[in-house]
Amino acid sequence: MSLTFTKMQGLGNDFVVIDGISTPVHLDAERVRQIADRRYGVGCDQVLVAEPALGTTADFRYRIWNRDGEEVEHCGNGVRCLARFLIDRGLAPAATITLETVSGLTRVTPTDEGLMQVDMGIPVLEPAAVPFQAEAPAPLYPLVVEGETVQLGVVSMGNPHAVLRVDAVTTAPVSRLGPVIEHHPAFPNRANVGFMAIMGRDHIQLRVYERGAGETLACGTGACAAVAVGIINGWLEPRVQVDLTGGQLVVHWPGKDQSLWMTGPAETVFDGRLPAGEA
Ligand SMILES: N[C@H](CCC[C@H](N)C(=O)O)C(=O)O
Repeated sequence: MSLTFTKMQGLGNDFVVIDGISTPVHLDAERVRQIADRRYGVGCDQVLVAEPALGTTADFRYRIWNRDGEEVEHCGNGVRCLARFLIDRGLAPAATITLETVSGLTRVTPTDEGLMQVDMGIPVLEPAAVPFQAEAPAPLYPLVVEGETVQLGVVSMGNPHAVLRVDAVTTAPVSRLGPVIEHHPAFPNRANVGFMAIMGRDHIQLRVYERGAGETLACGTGACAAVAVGIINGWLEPRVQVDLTGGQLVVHWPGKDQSLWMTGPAETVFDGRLPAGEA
């Protein structure tokens, strides 16, 4: 049976979104790679599937696969797009939507400005929970990478993130250090790698080399992770404008034991159909 999908993007981080509620969808790693391929498929950074909730507190289940075919725990730009998808298809009212992922619950609320505000939960700083190999939590961790020692902030937003502070994102060693840190043995499940320049106590610029996708134009969980690291290190105030290559997010973390909030856009690009027997 052919499979309909919606192509969406959040600040240029792009997705193939599939309704697995009306009709069950079964994707394997190879099929995800085919869909995500920018020459032989639709092309995207991640594939997102909405499914009926497994638990009783969520409205829907939200599954995410990176373009390399691996299923992962969370996607910040993706959750905004999935909420937009559910509302536009009449599967959810234009109000707060609770989504369950393998990493927990996420709540998305449309704003009056046409954006999506997301309760991203409490950033996890315990290294073992990221997971990251370290004795105890620290604001920064030294890590030897290609013979040099870099200072990393490490945090989980449900998915693992390493954050490096750089002087300027334009000259950050994204393509050189991104893949090396992504695959570093200290990160048993690999990691997303953010390169953050502090422009002011309420303003950063950020580039992210994503686990399983490479550098993307924007990374929502990466923006949240970078702000969390900046606040923990005393570099940032609780509310921060995050400038990514693809555009801006606003991230607000009012206190260490409170949820971190992210607000940004979610856009539909086109609807499409995959030929029968291909998903
Ligand atoms: N590459 C991420 C998943 C997508 C996250 C990103 N697209 C976002 O907006 O948060 C990971 O492997 O954890």
